[in-house]
Amino acid sequence: MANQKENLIHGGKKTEQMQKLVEKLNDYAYHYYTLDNPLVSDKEYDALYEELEALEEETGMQLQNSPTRRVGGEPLEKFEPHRHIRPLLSLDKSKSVEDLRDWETRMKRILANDTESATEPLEYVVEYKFDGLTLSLTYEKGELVQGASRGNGEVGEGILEQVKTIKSIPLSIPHQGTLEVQGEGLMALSVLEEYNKNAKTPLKNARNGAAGALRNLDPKVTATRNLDAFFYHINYYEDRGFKSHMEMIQFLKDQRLPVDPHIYLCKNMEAVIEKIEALEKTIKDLDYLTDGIVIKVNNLKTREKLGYTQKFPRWAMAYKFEAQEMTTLLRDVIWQVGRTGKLTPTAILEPVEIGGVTVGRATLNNYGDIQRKDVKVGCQVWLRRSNDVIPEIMGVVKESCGEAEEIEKPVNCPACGTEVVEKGAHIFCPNSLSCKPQLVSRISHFSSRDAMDIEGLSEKITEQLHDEVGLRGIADLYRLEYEDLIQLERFGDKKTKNILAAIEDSKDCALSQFVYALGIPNVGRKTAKDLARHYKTLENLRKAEVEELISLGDIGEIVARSVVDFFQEERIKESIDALLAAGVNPKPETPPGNGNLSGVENTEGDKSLAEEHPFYGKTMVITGSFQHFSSRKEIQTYLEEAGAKVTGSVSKKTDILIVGEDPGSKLQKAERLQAEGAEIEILTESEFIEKKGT
Ligand SMILES: NC(=O)c1ccc[n+]([C@@H]2O[C@H](COP(=O)([O-])OP(=O)(O)OC[C@H]3O[C@@H](n4cnc5c(N)ncnc54)[C@H](O)[C@@H]3O)[C@@H](O)[C@H]2O)c1
Ligand SMILES: [Zn+2]
Repeated sequence: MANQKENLIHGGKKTEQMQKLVEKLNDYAYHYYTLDNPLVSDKEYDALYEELEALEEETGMQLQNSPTRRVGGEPLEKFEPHRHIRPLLSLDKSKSVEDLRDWETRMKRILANDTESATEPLEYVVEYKFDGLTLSLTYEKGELVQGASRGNGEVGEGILEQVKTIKSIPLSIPHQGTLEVQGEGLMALSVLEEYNKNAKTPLKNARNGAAGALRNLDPKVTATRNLDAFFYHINYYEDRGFKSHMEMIQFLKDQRLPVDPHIYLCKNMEAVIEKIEALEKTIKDLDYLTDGIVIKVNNLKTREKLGYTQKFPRWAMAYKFEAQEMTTLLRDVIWQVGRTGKLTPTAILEPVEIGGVTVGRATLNNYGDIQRKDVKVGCQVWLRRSNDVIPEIMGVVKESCGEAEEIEKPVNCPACGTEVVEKGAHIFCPNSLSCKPQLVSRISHFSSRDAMDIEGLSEKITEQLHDEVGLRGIADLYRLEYEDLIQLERFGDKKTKNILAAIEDSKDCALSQFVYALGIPNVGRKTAKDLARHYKTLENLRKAEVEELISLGDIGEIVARSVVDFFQEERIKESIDALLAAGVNPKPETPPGNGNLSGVENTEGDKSLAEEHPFYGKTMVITGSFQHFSSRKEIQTYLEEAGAKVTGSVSKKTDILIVGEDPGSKLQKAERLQAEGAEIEILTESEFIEKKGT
């Protein structure tokens, strides 16, 4: 008795739960199918749907209006209804290889009763599951007479004029009998991207882009979206049947209907699984949105025997990929300052999982982007993570915004408070020298290996120096004293001395190193070298003019302007003067002396001579300390000018290793590789001097 009562109570609770789920799902489905404007991501919808399915299974009950009984959504009355010759159904779904094997077992069980097919192995066709709008085309006497959406599966919307704007769909075909074919109307991802660049209201994704365009009353609007379509099924074919799916596909091709080239016949389930694994890796290369793979039994007679449930065929299965889209709450927007001073709006999100990764931040490009997408703090936003790029906010769920807060355009730099300036679509903090994030990234560039090569000066330490020692400009580095550093957290005597020594050593640098270290916009290592080589001294370079720079050959107008503007900026002038006053002494490229590394200079502009150089094109490593050269850097600079590539570690790709005194592990590694058959030449300092000649 007690048990029965409990059951009733529970049963009541479960019905209530089911009712709530049904209502919610139906509301979501209405926004998705009928309005082409979903409120939640597919992943969220599917999770609720699965919850409902489980409850239905548990209770053995299915509510009258349950979405598990129905296909799609109701057709819109504004379109002329089209009754499909045979109903268009949905697809059963699987998420794992085990699901697929279970499906095969279920089919085999059904077929076991049938003597003809019981012994035959099941052969499958594997296709992409493109995500757009289901399309049904009707041809009569060779003419396209109707184009329709799937609607509720029985009745769709007549959208012939809209369908006709898809250029790849033939208006007439060779076949004369009545024919109804199915496919997917699609918006290519490249078209979506292009469209969104100029659209007043950007589209959230390619699926809604295609569905919204095809179900727009005005075919002119449809035409502007530049849609495509692929066809994959014949629903009705007068007078004749096909034996297999592949035959059907061939017929579609013969009629010149667009067919996706990636359709594969697989001899068994193992082959299907292998194919899926291969295809999953290629989706990032496709220009169409896919949400999975469809696997179908190839033999059409077998299909008939397997039949249909009320919602989908038993002979087909969708294999869903990890979702790339989610909706989540936008909690805040912060403006981050980059190395160039650019302020980038970064969205702080209620963390969500997309494709196995938890995402808590996303980019919003710029202020214009925020306005066009109508993003506000407190809204649910659409988040997309495609492949490995930074997650992006595609738009908002308008219905969720309520009291949401406008995002304001910053007036002052969030890091240093300086008034910002606008350049085109972007906002910048002009305080390039002492704004903390700019200073930190500037110093980390300044001290990097190819620049001033100050070892040990990490970003973290630079931040400490900014916060605790009051470092406000690059030149301040050269004023640091033992007492400043030793008081910092995790600093001991040795570390302090090492960093101070590295800073001191960097004063003695090559002009090209210094020019590169300054971080002039658009000036990389190569240009820095070209400039240093041509101008010889910093004083000359600081006076350079645009025309003169362009006349050097390798330098274009943008770079030339950028160099001239840089040296003219008042703050930069002060900063460079401060560096020179602190003792930084950039030397001309070709220092005379024992090592005498000049000589390559002559080859400038004369390629054949450069190519004859013994180190031209070689991959080289330098290790140990040297007697005839001031530093390894000096040798490196020489080698690079001779056309060699100098790397930091020995590998099979290394051609030559130059060893000084106390060479260490690099020599051991080179010797081991030699023993294994690698052709690495090992040169001592004197052998190197001899080989390079004068
Ligand atoms: N986000 C939401 O609010 C919301 C609401 C309702 C439904 N949905 C989503 O819609 C899906 C539900 O199902 P459905 O029935 O509309 O579609 P489905 O996922 O069951 O797939 C059936 C459709 O797949 C398409 N398809 C693409 N390539 C195909 C191929 N090679 N062979 C056969 N068909 C192919 C066809 O158009 C077909 O109609 C779910 O994934 C669900 O997440 C989302
Ligand atoms: Zn700033």
